Amino acid sequence: MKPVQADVARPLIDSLTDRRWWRQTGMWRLLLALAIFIATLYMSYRDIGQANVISSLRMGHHTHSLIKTYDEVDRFMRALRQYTLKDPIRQIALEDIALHYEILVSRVQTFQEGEANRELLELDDVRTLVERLAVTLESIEPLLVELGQDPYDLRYSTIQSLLRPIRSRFFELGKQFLMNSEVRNEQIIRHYGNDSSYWTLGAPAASGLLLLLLFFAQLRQSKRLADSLAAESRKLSHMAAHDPLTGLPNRALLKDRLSQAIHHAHRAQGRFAVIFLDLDRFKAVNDSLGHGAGDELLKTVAERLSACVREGDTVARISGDEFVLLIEAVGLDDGVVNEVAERVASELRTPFLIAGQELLVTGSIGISLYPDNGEEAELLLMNADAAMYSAKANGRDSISSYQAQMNADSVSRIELTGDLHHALERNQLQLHYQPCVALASGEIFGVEALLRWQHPSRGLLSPDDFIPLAEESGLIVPIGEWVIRTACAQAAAWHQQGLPQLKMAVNLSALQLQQPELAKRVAAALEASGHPPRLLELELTETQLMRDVDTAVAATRELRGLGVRIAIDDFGTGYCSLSDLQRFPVSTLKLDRSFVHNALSKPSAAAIARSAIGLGRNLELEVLAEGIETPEQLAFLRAHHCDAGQGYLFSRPLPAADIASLLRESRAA
Ligand SMILES: Nc1nc2c(ncn2[C@@H]2O[C@H](COP(=O)(O)O[C@H]3[C@@H](O)[C@H](n4cnc5c(=O)[nH]c(N)nc54)O[C@@H]3COP(=O)(O)O)[C@@H](O)[C@H]2O)c(=O)[nH]1
Repeated sequence: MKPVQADVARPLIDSLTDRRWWRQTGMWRLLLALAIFIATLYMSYRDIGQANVISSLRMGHHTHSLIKTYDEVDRFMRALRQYTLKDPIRQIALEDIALHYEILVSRVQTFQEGEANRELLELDDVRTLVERLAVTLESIEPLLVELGQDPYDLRYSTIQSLLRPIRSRFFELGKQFLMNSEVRNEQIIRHYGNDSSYWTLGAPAASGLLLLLLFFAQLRQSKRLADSLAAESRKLSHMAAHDPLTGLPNRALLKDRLSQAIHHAHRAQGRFAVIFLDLDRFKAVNDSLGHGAGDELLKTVAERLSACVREGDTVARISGDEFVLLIEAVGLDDGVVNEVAERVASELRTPFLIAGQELLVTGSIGISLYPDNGEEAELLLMNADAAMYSAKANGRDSISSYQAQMNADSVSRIELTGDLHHALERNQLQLHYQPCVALASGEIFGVEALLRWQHPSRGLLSPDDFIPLAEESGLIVPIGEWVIRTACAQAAAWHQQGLPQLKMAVNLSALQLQQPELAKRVAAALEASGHPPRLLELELTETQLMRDVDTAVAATRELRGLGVRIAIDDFGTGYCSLSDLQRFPVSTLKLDRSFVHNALSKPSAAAIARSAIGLGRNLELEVLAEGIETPEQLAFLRAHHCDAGQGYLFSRPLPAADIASLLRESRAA
């Protein structure tokens, strides 16, 4: 199974590859500093290289000057020797000697005066030697004039002996310079580097330091970024796996936990339970009190459910008002599971205080068990859901454990919806009518039209079996129109049969109220039948009216404009406030049968019944009590001056022909 967090990594990876990351992390600064550092290193390297070249050039020049001078002296001495040779080919003239002498003298002068040798002449040895050469040359000039060709000429040997040590010394110094060039090089580099050393060494050092600082700053920033990314990732993982409203695990995480539970139970050959809870009539809370109150209720339910389970169990919210509890316990038996489910149901029954109002909330609960009712997460959830549906069908506020039959019920629901599409055209729908009685006189003054479906194979179906399917599929709109037309036509037909004109009450669904054509269709039904509008009453529950108050106000006013009456059905079970009530053009309040049923046993029900009757009187509305079954209930209602009533005590809903007989009988009596 794919871990829940897997999908969450995507945005994280995206954020890392995002170009904004590049800018945010400041990586560009670090790279810029690194580039500067490398550039300064390179420039320094080049600088030092140039210094080396220049120094070696200077060094070469100094060595060259000394060796060159040695060379000149040597050449002059060799010229002297050639002058004394007997061989006519190799012998040179005295003028040549003079020329060599001049060259040597000018060489010495250049040495002494030239800029290039200024540095060299600062050395004592060199300066002394050059001066000595200059003096020696001056002293030998007169000897050269009278120099004879005899190699044994005293002047000749004097000149040679004067120049020989000087020549040797020049050679030694030249050699010494050459040998010490490395040492000298460094001295010269140091000297040369004086003007550029700050740059040569300082620049790379400064940029290196900057690089180091930026590197540590970068480290800190990267750590901070990594921390915030990790926190963000944790937040995203949590969001992906939890319901934002209640903070409970969501469907994805529940499935993950279910898979783990299956794994553990399989290894340990254990059991666990899936408890599916759907709040009853949650939509009514949302529609009447608004989504804020609905959210508040869901959060409080989540808290109460979490308090019902032990640590290690899971409570998840998987959609709107649906919660799932995953109960894992060693040696889990049916008793323990039922105990938890009962605890959940009783927690819900404790009134909720939401938006300043006390709300009575119940839930329908379905249970499936591993491995008894499935060995896969999806199947266990599906079966717990089917069990929950069965609990709802049993009248809500109940608990059902999964039975194999329940899935067949779901299939049956789907088939029934398919059949409903053909019910109208195949004339399978019919209306039964329940008399409405004036409580003071006992007179039948009207009837309520109640839909029935004569199903070809399932027999006569009551509206509770198919109205929810008709509402879910939208078929309630054409079916509802058929009901209005048929009811009006029936009322007119009874009148034509000589029976008194009756008020005809017809139930409307919320979806019909949203149809812009509703008033037009009602007017057409009235016109076609000839039934007077003042004797047609359209019933809507508080919940239906509160679902979209503005639309409901506009629609009911339009209907009232036709002269039609509007009744609030199941009055007392919704959350319609007095101010809301006054916005609708209401004619009748139909007190819900639960208050009639409990009026004699529960003071609170009796109080609500009395208040509704009082409210109707004050607002000049008719109050009709539903579901009167006993003479005691009738006596209670009469005692409190309730206008009208309906119920099995007077008559069950009957086919049209039976109503005609009943009316005739009551007239005759
Ligand atoms: N949108 C439409 N809704 C319709 C239409 N026809 C009916 N309905 C709604 O279906 C619900 C169930 O109706 P039904 O099974 O016909 O039950 C009605 C009565 O049989 C029942 N009743 C009457 N007297 C008593 C009684 O003394 N005891 C008792 N336990 N039940 C009794 O009450 C139902 C009528 O209730 P109400 O409408 O609130 O007056 C029901 O909600 C219908 O509204 C339709 O055409 N369209």
